[in-house]
Amino acid sequence: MSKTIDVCLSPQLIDLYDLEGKIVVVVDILRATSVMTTAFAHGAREIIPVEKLEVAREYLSKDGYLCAAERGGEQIEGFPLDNSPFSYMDGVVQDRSVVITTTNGTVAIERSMVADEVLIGSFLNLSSVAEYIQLQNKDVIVHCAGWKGKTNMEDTLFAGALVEKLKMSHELGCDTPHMALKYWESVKDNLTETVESSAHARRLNRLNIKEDIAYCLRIDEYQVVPKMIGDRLLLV
Ligand SMILES: O=C(O)[C@H](CS(=O)(=O)O)OP(=O)(O)O
Repeated sequence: MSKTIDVCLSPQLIDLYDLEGKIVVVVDILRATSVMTTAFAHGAREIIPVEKLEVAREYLSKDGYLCAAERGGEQIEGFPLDNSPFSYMDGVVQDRSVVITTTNGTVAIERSMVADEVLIGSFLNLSSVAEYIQLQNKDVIVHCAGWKGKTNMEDTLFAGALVEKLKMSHELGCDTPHMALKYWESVKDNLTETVESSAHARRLNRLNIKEDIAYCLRIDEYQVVPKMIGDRLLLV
């Protein structure tokens, strides 16, 4: 077993990791990567994640793009889509090119781009991401989007869940995968209760989106693996 899995707990720490030649799995459970997984599962053709709001705004006047923008959990005026997974269902994104900018998730994606492969992970596609990784002969880094540079509970728990799935094929790189795994093992039977007490969930609850949180914690709802190809996410 010569492959490794490591966990970066925040985009502020990602420069400490050597991403070259590796697979980076970006995770932002609440809610960006859960939204992206959902959009693909509901027929989106491609997703263009952008870090800067001004860049996303440029797409508003271009033909053929459906644009989503969120800051601090709230939809930005002038953008047709918000950052709720329920907004990406019922044919809304079928065959569409979707442009997304969010507070944390799209920052983590942008900062992962020197990796060999950048995948989108969420509880909704946990096993599919693990199975895809098993087929590659590469080291893995889970890049937790956190919240405005700080570590968070739910992304760390996803990292632990992915480590659990890969621990027989990948050596644990340093202390963070061990910590994430132990944390996941200790609360996985009470995932919803645990994440509902998180700071991120409490912030989002003020926006009245309790259903979003429960939905984002469903495991293996979809069999999709979004991957960055150039400047956009496509399904592998
Ligand atoms: O909309 C979300 O779920 C969050 C909002 S925030 O983190 O509370 O500002 O953004 P995301 O980029 O999906 O973490």
